[in-house]
Order: sequence, then C-alpha cells, then structure tokens
Amino acid sequence: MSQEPINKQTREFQAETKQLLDLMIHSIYTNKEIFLRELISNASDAIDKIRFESLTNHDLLEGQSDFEIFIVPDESTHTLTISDNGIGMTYDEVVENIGTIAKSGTKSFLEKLKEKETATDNELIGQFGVGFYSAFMVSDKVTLITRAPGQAKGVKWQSSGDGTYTIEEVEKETRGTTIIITLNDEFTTADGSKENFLDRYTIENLIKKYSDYIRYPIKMSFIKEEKPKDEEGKVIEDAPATQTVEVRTLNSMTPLWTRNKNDISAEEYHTFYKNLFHDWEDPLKLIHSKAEGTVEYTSLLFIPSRAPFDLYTQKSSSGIRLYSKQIFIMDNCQDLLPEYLRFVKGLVDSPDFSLNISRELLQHSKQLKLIGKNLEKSVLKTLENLLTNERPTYEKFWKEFGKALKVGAYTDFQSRDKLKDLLLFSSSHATEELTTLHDYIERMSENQKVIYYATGKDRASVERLPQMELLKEKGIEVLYLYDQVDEFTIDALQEYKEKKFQSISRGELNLDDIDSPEAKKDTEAILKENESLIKAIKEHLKGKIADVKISNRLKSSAVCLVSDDNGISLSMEQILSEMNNTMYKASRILELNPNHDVFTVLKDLHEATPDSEAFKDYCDLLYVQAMLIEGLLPEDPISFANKVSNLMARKDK
Ligand SMILES: Nc1ncnc2c1ncn2[C@@H]1O[C@H](COP(=O)(O)OP(=O)(O)OP(=O)(O)O)[C@@H](O)[C@H]1O
Repeated sequence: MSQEPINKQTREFQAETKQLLDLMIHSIYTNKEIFLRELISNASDAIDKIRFESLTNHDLLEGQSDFEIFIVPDESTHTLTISDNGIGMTYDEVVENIGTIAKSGTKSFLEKLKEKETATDNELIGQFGVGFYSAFMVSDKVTLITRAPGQAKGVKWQSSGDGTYTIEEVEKETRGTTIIITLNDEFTTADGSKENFLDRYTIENLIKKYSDYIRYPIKMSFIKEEKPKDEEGKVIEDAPATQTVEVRTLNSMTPLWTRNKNDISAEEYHTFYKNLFHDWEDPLKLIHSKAEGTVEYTSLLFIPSRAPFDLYTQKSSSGIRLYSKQIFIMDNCQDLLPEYLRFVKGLVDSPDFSLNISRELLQHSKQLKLIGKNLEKSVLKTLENLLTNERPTYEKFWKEFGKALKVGAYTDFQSRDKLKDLLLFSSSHATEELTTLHDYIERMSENQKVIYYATGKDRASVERLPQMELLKEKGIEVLYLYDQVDEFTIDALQEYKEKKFQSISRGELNLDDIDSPEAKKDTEAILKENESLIKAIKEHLKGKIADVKISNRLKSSAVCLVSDDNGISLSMEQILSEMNNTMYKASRILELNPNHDVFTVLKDLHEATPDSEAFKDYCDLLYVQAMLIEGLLPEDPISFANKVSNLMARKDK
C-alpha cells in the first residue's frame, strides 16, 4: 500500500444497490427500528470474526481484547453512532461490501419486489437481511469509518443515499468500524413522530427486544445526576446536582440456547430466530435439544414458515451456525445437515470442537458427522410428528419445502428411504387433498398391482389425458405429478411397500382385466387383422415414432403417445430439453384406439389406396394430435395447420 492516503473519490453505486437504497429511503418497510438490530448484528459478526482469527494470530488484536459495541446518541448533531472493535474493513472490502450487492438473495428479492405478485412488501423485505442499507431508512446521511487490523490507514465512506458515495483514506486509531447515522428529523423528536432514536430509553428497549442475546456487551453512557451527600451519607438537598457519566451494558449476553428450555417462552424463541436469521415471520417449528454421551452438544433448529426465494438455486447455503462453548466458529456449516435440509436454520454448540478448527478438518470430523446424523433424525422425526398429528401445519410446510424433500429423495440415496413416508402428492382421489403413499396403498384394491401416476402441468391437464379415462372408469386412483422433480423422485424410489410405480403413459398398464390373456388375445387379433395398416402407418411415421400399437388404455380418444418402459419418459424428455439437454429422447409409441371411428376411416383409406396423400395426411394428423395431448409441439406447425385447414375445407381427397 502506498504511504500517501487515497484522496476522496466520489463513486456511483451499482445499479442494484441504487435500487435497494431507493426502496429503503422511500420506506417500504414500516418497521424502521430494525435498522439498529441490523447494524448491531453486523458489529457482532465483525467481532466474531476477529475473535476467531485472533486465535491463530494474536497480533490482530493490537493489544485490545475487550470486545464491545458502543452506542452514542448525540442530541446536538442529531447523530447516532454505533462503534465496534471487530474485524473492520480494508479499502477494497468497503468498496466490495458496501458499494455493491453481492448477495444473490438480495438480487432475487429485488426481482420479486418488481413482480410484486407473491406477497406484500413487508413480507418480502422480512425474508432477507436488509443489512447495512437499512440505516438509510432513518437517516439523511450515513458515514462509516473503519480500519482493519494491521492496516496503517482507516477508510471513510459516506453517502446520502442519492446514488453516489464518497470514499477516502483517513486516520483511525482503533481497529473496527464506526457508523455515524445522521438521523432524519422525523426520528429525532418524540412529538409528532413515532420513534425517537436519540432517546436512550428507546434505544435501551430496542436492544432488549432485538439484541439481548448478542454475546458482546452493547454499551451506552448515561448521564447520572446526583446531589452530593454529606459525611453521614445523607443527600444534601439544597446543593446543586452533579452530573456523572455512567456506562451501562444494555444486553444480558446470555445465549438463549444455553438456558433451560422450560424457562424460555415461545415469544423469546421466535424473537431470537427472527433476529438471528432475519425472518419476518415466526418459525413454523423449533427443535431445542441437548445431547450428552459420545458427543456433547446443544442444538436449536428452526423450520421457517416460508421458503426463501433462492432455496432451489445452487447459491443457497445452509443455515446452520456452529459454536463451541458459546463462541461462534462459523456460519453456513454445510456438513451438519444433508443438502436437502438446507432450509433448516439454527445452531449447534458443542464443546467438542476446537475453536480454530478449519473447514477442511471439520468436514472430516467424526463428531460433526455424528451430530449431523442426530440432527437429521430429529428434523425428520419432527416432520413425521407434524404429518401425523398436525396435518394442516405439515401441509403448510409441504407447500414451502416439499420440493426440497422430493429433491432429497431423488438425489440423496442414503436418505431416500427415510423420506418416502413424508412425501405428499395430489391424486385423483380428492381434488383438494394431498395424499401420502401410505394412504394411497391403504385405499388400493387387493387386485391392484402397482401405484399409478400421471404427469402434467396441473390437475386439469392431467385429467384431460386420454389415458385417464379408463382408469377413472375403473375407479383406480392415480397420483398426479405436476412438479418437474416429481417424476425423478418416483423413478428413484422405484417402489413403495413392494408396489412398483407405473406411469399411465408408459409400457403396459398392468390392469388385471385389460391385461388378461383374453384381452391380450383380442388386441393381438386386431393387430393381426390390421397388420398391413399398422405397418403402413409405422412406415410413414418412420423416424418420428418407434412403434405403432393397438391400444387398450383408450376409451373415447382416437390416439395417444406413450413411451416404453425402458429409457426416459416423454415428460422427462421435455424437462431435460428445457434444461438444454437434448441428448435423451423417449422412445415414442403411437397407440391407436381400434374402437374409434377414425380408426375405421384410416383403415378404409388404406384399403382403397395404400399410399394415398390423404392416408399419409391422416397419419401425420393423428401423430400431431397425440403429441399435442402430451403437451409437445409439432415439429412442423405450418404443415399441420395446412392439413387441418384442408380437412376443414374438405379439400382432401
Ligand atoms: N460493522 C462491520 N464491520 C465489518 N464489516 C462489516 C460491518 N458491517 C458490514 N460489514 C461488511 O459489509 C457486508 C455487507 O453487510 P450487510 O449488512 O449489507 O449484509 P450481511 O451482513 O452480509 O448480510 P445480512 O445482513 O443479510 O446478514 C458484510 O457482509 C460485512 O462484510
């Protein structure tokens, strides 16, 4: 670094940051007081970091190891100052962390906010940490002065939230970060405004409410007015009062999880959760447990009420924090819970971990694996109990996180078995209700050999499938799969309680009466009788389909497209092609309904002139019809449209 300080520069915020600041300033969030919680949480994180790093590099502390956060309200300047002696930031870190939005969650938050479809602003904003920028909700100007340990110079950053900020190097004696908020007039006087953030009593209450558990003292000075006392210790009433400054610690610093769970109220748990994980809503469920024995730990886990927007993107990280004897080691501790449970938030505190354990070592630690196993077990047990005893709550959970469990059952071989009883599906059994696989089996008749399922984008499109008609008529229940992952999950499970899964659009239907030897004989007879017709259709559609069959699954529709039992299904082919993977193709089988009038027309056309244009057009039209029913687009829509038009104008011969 050069000796000369870097002079003041004015820089522009990144476009997305500007957008976020605009939202803050124009105040979409009514609960403005949370700005203090956010800044204190940042300060506490910064102290956590230096505390941790100083274990291996004591010099970082620069001789100052009493960690603290200090708050100074100043009536004369209308400022509120929050200082910490944490890790601070270098010049580049300030630019990186404060001028840009690096977090994908924030980006997707902004996108969602633009759409404004799913929730109100308050709900949305509550779902992600508004962080540092929340200071702009209450201020005209924010100044940040910071110095990282070992750096000769500090950095001063300042902005009025108007799209630009200034940054320069400055002298700063002590390590850490000081944030000076110049409060907007609205927040400096008690009259006419809801909040006065210069009022010590207000600040004290806010700290109690949001930041009581913070592990470092949050201090503020109070002016104490006292009348002097005489030699006997009696107050001298007529003497003028003297003012003394008294520094008080505002928070109790007792980590909630170390307390006895019978002494903790639901509200305390919820406030703790909301503060630590920046959620706006209470958690759906919490699990607080202590384990002693081979491995000793306390865990406090929360199942949120709502899934974050980025849960299913790869960037989403685990929400588990690791502590050792109440000292923070790391957040996003991925190895504690399997990937599919990454929506679970919480913490683990175990004296069995050394504080300076590296992520790499941790990954291989036996204790971590053991704790992880127990945590997974207790989350699944909690979900099982919810499913059995609190079905509406479980369904609420399922709506938010069901997909995570389905992905788990598909990708996590070891957990598949544990997850299968927790899965819910729509089915033909009841319109509004979801079913477990267990309940499906319970309702099955003794003769039913397999569990039927159908895929489609929603209930209406599945119910319109021609293949459904027969099953409905026979009163056979069919699971409806709407989610892309569903079919992968079903494929991975293969069977449930020894009943295999069977797509209604694949292979044989395995229905007793239609697959009976007599029915088979019938189909074979029709096939034989129409051998040359079938051959001609197959020949004409060569390259598009693998086979033509006489169907035993159609009632009133003329055709349907199915795939065989090997390889992938048609719906999976579509999913893969949406992911730009066109390597895998389902083998298409065109099934014809021999009882449909179209079949007779086709037969007559073929018998009259085996290779007439009309016959070929009819084959094409039937094929495209079958594709459309499956939600597939015709390869040549113009030719299809022309053929339909010709038919409508009865120009075909
Ligand atoms: N007091 C501080 N000391 C050191 N670094 C800080 C401080 N405040 C903020 N930062 C840095 O700025 C970054 C951005 O802060 P911001 O509050 O916007 O988000 P965050 O804390 O990362 O996320 P979230 O608020 O969602 O937990 C932090 O990750 C941290 O690196």
